[in-house]
Amino acid sequence: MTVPLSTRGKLLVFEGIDGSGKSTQINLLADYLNAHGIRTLCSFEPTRGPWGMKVRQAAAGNERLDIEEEISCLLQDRREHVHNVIEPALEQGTWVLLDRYYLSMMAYQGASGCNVEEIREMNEEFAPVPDLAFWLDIPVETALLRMAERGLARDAFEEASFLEHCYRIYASMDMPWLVRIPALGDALQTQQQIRQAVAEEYPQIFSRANTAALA
Ligand SMILES: Nc1ncnc2c1ncn2[C@@H]1O[C@H](COP(=O)(O)OP(=O)(O)OP(=O)(O)O)[C@@H](O)[C@H]1O
Ligand SMILES: Cc1cn([C@H]2C[C@H](O)[C@@H](COP(=O)(O)O)O2)c(=O)[nH]c1=O
Repeated sequence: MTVPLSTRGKLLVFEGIDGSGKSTQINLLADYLNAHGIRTLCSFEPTRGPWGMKVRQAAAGNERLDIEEEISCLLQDRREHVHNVIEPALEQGTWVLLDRYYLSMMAYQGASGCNVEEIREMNEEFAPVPDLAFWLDIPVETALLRMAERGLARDAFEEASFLEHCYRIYASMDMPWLVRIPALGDALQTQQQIRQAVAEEYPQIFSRANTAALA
């Protein structure tokens, strides 16, 4: 059943290098949307399904899959994620908030030698284009510090020169639905910028009156 676009949910995507604050910001925005009566579903990629775990486990062992297999697994993971999770939620009017999506593939597999535009085209053949995407922009050295403070071991994707290349690819992306969010400030300052971008995109939902009532 096709749902009239007016009741379809929105797809909001959080992107950036490891340690940029995506998980933190998704949870803060989900709270804000829920407070405005919007049903949300938070998810992430690679998922913890078989294809996503194959990529994650290789990276965790500091031995990434070879690039062809990595791409194949990531695409299959995303196809299943879109079909089983993302599209059904959007059709029910739920807003889907993603911690990574195909812009990560453009950045990370692009930094691994693949053609960035070809990666975008491959994904947009089956994956819905985001309604809004936020690039959390922080320098690699800050990201590495935050990851160190988090106390987790770094995986094969989290090497400084590789992340610098990923950063440059993110910085080169130019889509009308992609918003650069300077994310060096504290978490709430970053979240304010994100909430402002959402309110500007959907003024009918986040009018000043509605939001004031929540202050
Ligand atoms: N604005 C901020 N200022 C300082 N530290 C932050 C900020 N946002 C998040 N952090 C901290 O930085 C670390 C990484 O945050 P988070 O897990 O949200 O990033 P991420 O982009 O999801 O990381 P990854 O991609 O590696 O999963 C966490 O320890 C978190 O508490
Ligand atoms: C979706 C996606 C992710 N990656 C990489 C980027 C990250 O280093 C890891 C996921 O780690 P996280 O801490 O859970 O964010 O996977 C990728 O290379 N390609 C992709 O499409």
